[in-house]
Formats: sequence, structure tokens, C-alpha cells
Amino acid sequence: MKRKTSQFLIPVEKKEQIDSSYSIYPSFSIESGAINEGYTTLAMELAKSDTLVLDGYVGVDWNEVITSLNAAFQKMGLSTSIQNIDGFLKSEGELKSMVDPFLGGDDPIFGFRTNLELSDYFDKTRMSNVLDDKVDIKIVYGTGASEMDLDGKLVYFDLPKNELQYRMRANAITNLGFGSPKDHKQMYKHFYFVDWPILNKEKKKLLPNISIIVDQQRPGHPVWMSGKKLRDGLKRMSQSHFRVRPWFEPGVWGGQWMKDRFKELNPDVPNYAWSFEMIVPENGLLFESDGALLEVSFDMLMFQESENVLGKAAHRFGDEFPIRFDFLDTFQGGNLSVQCHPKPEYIKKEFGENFTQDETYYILDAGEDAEVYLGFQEGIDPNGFKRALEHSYTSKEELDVEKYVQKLPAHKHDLFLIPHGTIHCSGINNMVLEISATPYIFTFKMYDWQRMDLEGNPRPMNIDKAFENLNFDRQGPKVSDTLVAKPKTEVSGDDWEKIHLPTHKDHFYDIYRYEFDSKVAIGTNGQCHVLMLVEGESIELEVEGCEAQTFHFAETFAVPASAENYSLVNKGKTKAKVIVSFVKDEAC
Ligand SMILES: O=P(O)(O)OC[C@H]1O[C@@H](O)[C@@H](O)[C@@H](O)[C@@H]1O
Repeated sequence: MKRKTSQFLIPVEKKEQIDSSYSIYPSFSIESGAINEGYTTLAMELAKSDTLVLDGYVGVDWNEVITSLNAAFQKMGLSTSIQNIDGFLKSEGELKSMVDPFLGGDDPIFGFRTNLELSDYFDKTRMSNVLDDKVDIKIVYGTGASEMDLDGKLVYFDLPKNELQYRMRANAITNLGFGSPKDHKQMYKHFYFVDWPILNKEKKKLLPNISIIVDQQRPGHPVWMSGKKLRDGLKRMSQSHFRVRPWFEPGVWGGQWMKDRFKELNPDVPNYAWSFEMIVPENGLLFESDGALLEVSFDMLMFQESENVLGKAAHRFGDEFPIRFDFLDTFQGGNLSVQCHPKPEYIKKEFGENFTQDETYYILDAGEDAEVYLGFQEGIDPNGFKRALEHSYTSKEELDVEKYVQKLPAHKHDLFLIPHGTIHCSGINNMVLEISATPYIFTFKMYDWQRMDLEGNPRPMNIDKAFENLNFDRQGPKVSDTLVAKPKTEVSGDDWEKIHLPTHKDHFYDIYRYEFDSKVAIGTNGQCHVLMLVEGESIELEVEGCEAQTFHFAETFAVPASAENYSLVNKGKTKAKVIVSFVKDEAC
């Protein structure tokens, strides 16, 4: 199956790391012999059953799956009867009128998160078992195969969201139930607001009954293990630690910082803008056994273990992991668009999201001249600003942004607070660690510096939506007084300090920094901790009853609430500085 990306396909076997630094393939070790490879071994395992239900995510290459398995069964001398579940889908016309209300018309970005169910896609009246009872193996396959209620072995084929999007960009896949690909922005919107919520709900339902899990991202080469080993692995993870597999995207303002430092990345790209460090709706988790890597989507962990992972916050957030870490690299790149994010009631009403995109920028590294645009100038005239934005949009003339928006100097370890409604953007020469609430696409752009995106098109603006959400009180000296965190040492010992970087009252999460020479002991206090070494070389994480784990500079990892206590040991020669973020008790 075709993919369009400059990113490497993940290797089957984990390679020795080039050096002791940031790894793009973090994995969680499970018992030896757990992970298997290839269609031949999979067919040998499946041949033990006479009825197979091959279900899985949208974007899976079902043609490859069924052709390869069937060929392997024939080679083994086994006869098969095969049913494609797509044969029972409702017509495209019916599906279109069903999903259209959630797709926001021709808006290039925004729709409304659907409440449809997978069963709505199928015509149950036509659904009947037409499989031949006299064969050795009966197979129903395709996304939604479980809808046929066939009593058989459930095999689930998963596909990571990065590979799904690379297949989408190659026009190799379509939205659920539809025969042809469409414009990529429209297709992503359809995935995000319709296909993913539906199939995630379904995945949660199926997870306890999955017999075999298959990672389908490597064309022609599935990697698989038993559902029981998957569930056991998720349980162990929920009691110890996890680091998701990050992925990386170039962008119009992207920079060179990550490209220069993350050695396993393909350097043959103009830049890297984003690292999806831990934007969990888009990340996966890698299991490793005898060097072999198998990936499942992050939400599997939440579907099975949200209480262990989130502790007190599970009550409010359920299966949704609340905190996001990502990098925005503008080193030798450009300014982000001038933007703001929606109010909580707006994101709920307009887009169906449960909580809003309240952000912060932690400055991991900064050039000498680095700045962050934040808040309005004293005395801002909202109408005048809107007129200027609209004039700039229609005339294509540059806008004098600083006439309206403040620019604050940015230094390493500064924390800028960006609650919803705050006008902001990172300037050039920053390596921003965004510590944010998880929503990530709800960005209302007002001005994009009159430049084109990497495909040569202007990026969509949302001036009207921005004005429904902008907070014009955030102006003048109030901005540096209330939107730049004032670090305060809370406790300290001989060679360590615990520093509070208070967030805004609108932020449901808090941020601390531990600075230490040798070791610190930390309690989770019933909350999941998301961490990153923001200065130093590497640290070791110790959780009682688990093997110690090493994390390098700039790697994001998490310690679930149920781990209760953990220690961080400095493995470098200089002071270690570690950021810890977690949900505030009062926000649960
Ligand atoms: O909207 P641009 O200019 O690309 O700016 C970058 C913004 O990107 C969005 O997709 C989100 O990740 C925001 O949190 C981020 O601030």
C-alpha cells in the first residue's frame, strides 16, 4: 500500500541506538517470544480455529490481509469461505446523509464530533451468514466484521495514525464506508470527527475479546501477538510508566532544532515543525519482545486502564487522556500564525469536544533574539483590530502585528500561559514545549504573515471564530503580570529543589520543575504525571517492582497515578531539570 511521507517506516526489529540520546522508537518490554512476524506464522495460528472474524481500524489494507492469509491457508491445504463485511454497508448516499451533519460543510478544518455508532453503517436487514459450512475455515473480514455476530476467533488489525495519514496523503485509503478518497483536509476532518470516534468506541468494546492483535503498518509484514499478552502488557504499563511513540511533521514555520539533534529522523526534509510528543489521539504505544516491535493505538491503554492511569482525574476525563506535550520548532524557521483557542462552552457547542485547548509554552531552548507574541497592547481597539485583519486578508498586505499584540522576550525555561481566548504565537528561534490540554486542532488563525503553506497555498483563516473567543482584557501590563509564570521554590534539600511554575486559574493542570544533582523521590498523589528532562543528559526512573528505565533529554514520558511513588536518578554530569505536569486536584 502506498504512503506519502519522508518519514521512515518503523523497522520490525529495534536497532541499537546510534548514541545515548532522544529515541523515536520508545518501547515497553514484554516477555520473550510474545511477538510474532509475517502472514505465514499468523495463518498457522489462525488455522487452529474454524471461524475467523478479522476486524480492525480504518485504513488497514484489507486486500493485502485477505489475499495473503487465504494464500497461506491454501498452501496448508485448507479450504476457506470468505465474506467481506463491506457487502452489508449501507449505500454511499445513505451514509453521506448520515455523516454530513458532523462534517461542517466545506469548512477545511472543523466539524462536530459524532455520536454515531458503527452499527449505523450497516444494513442489518441484508446481513446474513452466507458462509459455506463445509469448508475448513470460515472468514468474515473488514472494518466492522464483528457486526455480523459470528461466533469465531476475533483478530484485530490496528494501524497507527501517522501511517494512516501517510496512506491518506497517497490517496491509498478512504473514509469508512466510502469508495474514493477526497481532498486531504476534508478526509482528515472526516476521520477526526466521524471515523475515529466511531471506531475508537468499537475498539473499546472489542478489546477484552481480542484473541490476536495485529499491527498492520508495515506493508506485507504484519506483526502480531495474543490479545491476552496485549491486555497483560497494558496492565503492567498502567502501573509503571509509558512513553508514546512520537512522530514528526514539517510545516511552514518549522525549524532545524529537532533535525539537528534527533539522530534517527530522516534529515532529508526542509524542516520539522511539530513533534507529536504526546498528542495521544494521534500516538501509539510500542511493545517489544526479543527486539521485535508491535504498535497499538494509545487509547487501548485508556480503554482498559483509565482508572490506573488517571487516578483521581479518571472521574472527569474518563477515557480521554487530558494532557498534551508537543514541540513547536521555529529555530531558523518562522513565526507561528497569530491565533487563539476557543472558550470551553464554545468548543463543546460548536465542535462537540469535552474540554478546551488551554495551552502553555515552556521554552526548552531559545535563540538570543527569541520572542513570544502574547496578549494585546494597552488600549487595544477590537473593531480597529478586526478591520485591520480583514483588510490584510483581502488586500494581501502585511499587518503591523506589534501595533496590536505584545512581544515578550523568551528565554530558556520560561513558561508562558495561554488560557483560551488569549492572542498569541511563538516567534522565530524558539524550541517550544507546548504543555497543553489535549485538544490540538482548534486553532483560530487570524494572520499568517502573508505566506503560503508547503504546498503553495494560503492557510485557512478564522477571524470571525477568533473574535467570538478573544479576551480583550488581556492587554497592557496585565499580560506579563498574569500570563508569565513566576517560579517559586516550594521545598528543597541538599542538592535538589522543587519549583512551582503556577499556571492560570483556567488551566486544569499544574506544572512543577525538579532540579537535582543526584536523586529525587516523588509521589503521584493519585494523579498521572507527565514528565520531560528539560536540561541534563539522562535520568533513570525507578518505580517499585519495575525495571529501571532511562529517559534522555527532551523525551516525554508518564508515570501513571497507580505507581504511587517513584524516583528520578540523575545519570548525567550536570544538574538535571525535569518538568512534571498533572491535573490539579480541584479540577477533578
Ligand atoms: O497554527 P500554526 O501557525 O501552525 O501554529 C501552531 C499551532 O498548531 C496547531 O495545530 C496546534 O498544535 C496548536 O497548539 C499550535 O499552537
